[in-house]
Amino acid sequence: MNRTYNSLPADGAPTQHSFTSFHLLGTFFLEPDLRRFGTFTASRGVGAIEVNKKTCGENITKQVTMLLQNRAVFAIGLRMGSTRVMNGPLMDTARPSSDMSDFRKDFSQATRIAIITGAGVSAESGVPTFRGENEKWRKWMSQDLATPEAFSRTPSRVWEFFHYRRELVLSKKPSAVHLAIAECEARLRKQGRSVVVITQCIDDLHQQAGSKHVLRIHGSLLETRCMTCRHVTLNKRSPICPALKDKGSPDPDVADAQIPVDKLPRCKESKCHGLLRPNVVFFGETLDSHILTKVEKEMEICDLCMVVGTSSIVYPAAMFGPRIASRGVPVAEFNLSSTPKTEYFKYHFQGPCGTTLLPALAPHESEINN
Ligand SMILES: NC(=O)c1ccc[n+]([C@@H]2O[C@H](COP(=O)([O-])OP(=O)(O)OC[C@H]3O[C@@H](n4cnc5c(N)ncnc54)[C@H](O)[C@@H]3O)[C@@H](O)[C@H]2O)c1
Ligand SMILES: [Zn+2]
Repeated sequence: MNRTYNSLPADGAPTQHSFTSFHLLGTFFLEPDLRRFGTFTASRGVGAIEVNKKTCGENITKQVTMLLQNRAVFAIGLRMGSTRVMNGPLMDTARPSSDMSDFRKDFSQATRIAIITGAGVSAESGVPTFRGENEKWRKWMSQDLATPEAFSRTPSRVWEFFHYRRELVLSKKPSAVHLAIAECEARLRKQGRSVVVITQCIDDLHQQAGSKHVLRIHGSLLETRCMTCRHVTLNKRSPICPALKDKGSPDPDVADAQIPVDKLPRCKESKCHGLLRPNVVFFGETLDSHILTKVEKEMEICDLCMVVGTSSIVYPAAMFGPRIASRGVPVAEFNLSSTPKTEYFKYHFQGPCGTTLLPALAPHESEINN
């Protein structure tokens, strides 16, 4: 089937792209006055439009990200003069079910379970998410701090922010949710079944809880990477360097510490002394391709997926659940609220995952005790 996608790329020159098959479950309507900038038709699969509210004068940069042919991520930048975009599914999708006994039937038959986790899981341990009242650190959004540009402009401020997050995480223990996921993996392994955790969390609470098969797609707060020699090291020191001691308060009235760059964390490899950065994927950076390849494989072979405590707005992780659902695999979302991806899923269990996930993962009556 041939589909056509018309777009106006960032440089303003109109282009047209044709694809032999086009996977898009939801579709998105641009306001009529914006239609000249982009239209697309859709059949099935998954897709998304994202509004990136980086204002430049009156204009807004819009990023349209779509998953084409169920594999390639295609992104273009559109410059528009309005912020108004309406979105909604073309297809009449049924509301996800919240019937736990139906979910438990799917659970009992699953042999390869993929659990996609986000900051909501660690919220159960007292680690704040990036939403609501924790949206800002001082006066900045995390999306403005955790970027390569911010780190090269103001490494001291970015290190203060990550130092604050590191200290927080170092003081926390795995929650009942982390423990239940790890217990489920160990239990099902004895039955010849598998559980993989694909996490956006950058703490190491899944590993601390005992999960063995964890794919950390956004890196780790407790690792550093040298900007010069690229060496990655596990580093749980508190504080990570003397100059950051007692720094990093999120209080908006606290001034930047403005630590000289040679007093920030430095590489200990012989003669290197390069500046260290947190070994996390900053906003705008691409994910580690080796890890993504493993994620791709897990997405292809799993026969049940659980999407737990993620706002499903950070890409490409936001598309993992919908992609799995597009193969007809049952996907269950566990979240305090619905998300932009809820409608793609078979199940949605609303509430703290400390309450909803434990009965979902508990031993099923059909499991053979051994
Ligand atoms: N602990 C961490 O490592 C940590 C913490 C904050 C943010 N981050 C990073 O921020 C980015 C944000 O993505 P994200 O989707 O993971 O987090 P997010 O902050 O965008 O969203 C958290 C989601 O969890 C839900 N939630 C909160 N408490 C919950 C609970 N008790 N039970 C169930 N759901 C709950 C919220 O409704 C929200 O949808 C990621 O890149 C991630 O790496 C990591
Ligand atoms: Zn180095």
